[in-house]
Amino acid sequence: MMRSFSINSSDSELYSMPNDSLSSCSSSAFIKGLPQTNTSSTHLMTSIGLTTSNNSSSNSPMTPSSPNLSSTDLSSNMSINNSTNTNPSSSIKKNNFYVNQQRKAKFVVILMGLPATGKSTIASQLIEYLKSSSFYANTSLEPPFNCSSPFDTSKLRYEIYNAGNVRRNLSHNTLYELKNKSFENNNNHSNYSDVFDPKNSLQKENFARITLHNLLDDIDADKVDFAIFDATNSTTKRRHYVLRQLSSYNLNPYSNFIISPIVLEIKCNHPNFIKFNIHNKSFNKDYFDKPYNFSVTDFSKRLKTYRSQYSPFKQIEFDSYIEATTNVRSLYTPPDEFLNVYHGCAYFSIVNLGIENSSDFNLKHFYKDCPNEPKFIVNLISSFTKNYNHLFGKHYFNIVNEFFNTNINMEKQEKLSVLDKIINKDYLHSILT
Ligand SMILES: Nc1ncnc2c1ncn2[C@@H]1O[C@H](COP(=O)(O)OP(=O)(O)O)[C@@H](O)[C@H]1O
Ligand SMILES: O=P(O)(O)OC[C@H]1O[C@@](CO)(OP(=O)(O)O)[C@@H](O)[C@@H]1O
Repeated sequence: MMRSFSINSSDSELYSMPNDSLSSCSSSAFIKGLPQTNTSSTHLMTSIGLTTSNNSSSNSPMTPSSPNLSSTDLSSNMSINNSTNTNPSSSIKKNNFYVNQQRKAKFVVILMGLPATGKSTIASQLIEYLKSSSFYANTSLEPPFNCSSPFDTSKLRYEIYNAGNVRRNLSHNTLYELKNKSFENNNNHSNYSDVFDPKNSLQKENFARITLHNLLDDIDADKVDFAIFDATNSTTKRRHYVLRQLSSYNLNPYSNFIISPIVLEIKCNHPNFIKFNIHNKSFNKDYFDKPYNFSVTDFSKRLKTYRSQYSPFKQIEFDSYIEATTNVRSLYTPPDEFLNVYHGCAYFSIVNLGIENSSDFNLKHFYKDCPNEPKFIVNLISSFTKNYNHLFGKHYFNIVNEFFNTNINMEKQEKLSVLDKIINKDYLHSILT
């Protein structure tokens, strides 16, 4: 039997506010993940206030405006082959609710941060850090806690799911062709970044949803243990959507694993870091065939748009998630009868490569009965963020200094003057305030 996660959702699902309860929202992933013949599951949905909807894609705010990206294409990207799990033998029936008792832990890091703050770079570094079992032996750092744990992080399977790559792949033959056409014919670059125009935000949301559901597909198929969702996730609405998808996954009795979400916010507001990062972005896949001047101008425009919409992570988002997930549990009488479907969740940040101390706003929560492995992994991520400056930040700092201060040949001088002209004082002021 195939089950599929739907990415089509109603306005209320996409845009409801963070402090609403999971128990009062509809989640299409949760609903569609359940076999319709399973009356006990239907009972569960009713009991926690979830109602089945015949979700029509035409009503969805996420309906793609590009004819090349239909809702059918989108849902086919997210089907999960669940043939082995329609009647899990390891499940028990409680309160008319089947729960697989042996669901193992999985981890999803939800990156957030403006473009070019270093999210993709830091995602790779985090994996490098976690994989490296002999890490502390090669540094002068004191392990923050007992590392002689039974969990060998070098054996975990890691994967980064980058929404930008999904966008580039899916729009390769459609949007980009159109834009390149206008570029060639009119020598007019102004439409190139249309997907970042707020009026096209639904397209962008679709790419992010496809990315997230690819990630969930891989987790449920046991292809990955530690997944990083690499997107800006720069609005509260987006993060709310992502967290609820993960929560719905956990709540679905037919899901194979329990996911712990970990939000990792990356902030970078030092002018030289911003300039250097934009310079490097101007050579990425979006701009490989574009002149330097165009690439920097276009990317700086994109960054400014993102900045105007960015909402930093607030503790209320975390608290609402905990409250909502705890509420679900309390719907069961007595509450302890409800088997644990959440392990833990956390929020960490890295500000200016760890030069600025961001540890005062670190959040961790472990649910009752959380096993040791999720605690261990979350603590390891915490130690990565706390020690980031020593681990990777200093090295990057030296590279940036070198870039601005040495080897000034003609070509580099030209690029620096373009950079200075575009990323000027006024521009920096507009994105830093
Ligand atoms: N922490 C970092 N360490 C090393 N290089 C970095 C770091 N942050 C950013 N950079 C540089 O800036 C560029 C853009 O960073 P990237 O990780 O792609 O940002 P994002 O994923 O947030 O858009 C990278 O290509 C890299 O050259
Ligand atoms: O949907 P959001 O969260 O904005 O994130 C995805 C977008 O982030 C960007 C921001 O520039 O990432 P990336 O640099 O990794 O390619 C875009 O490419 C991508 O479309």
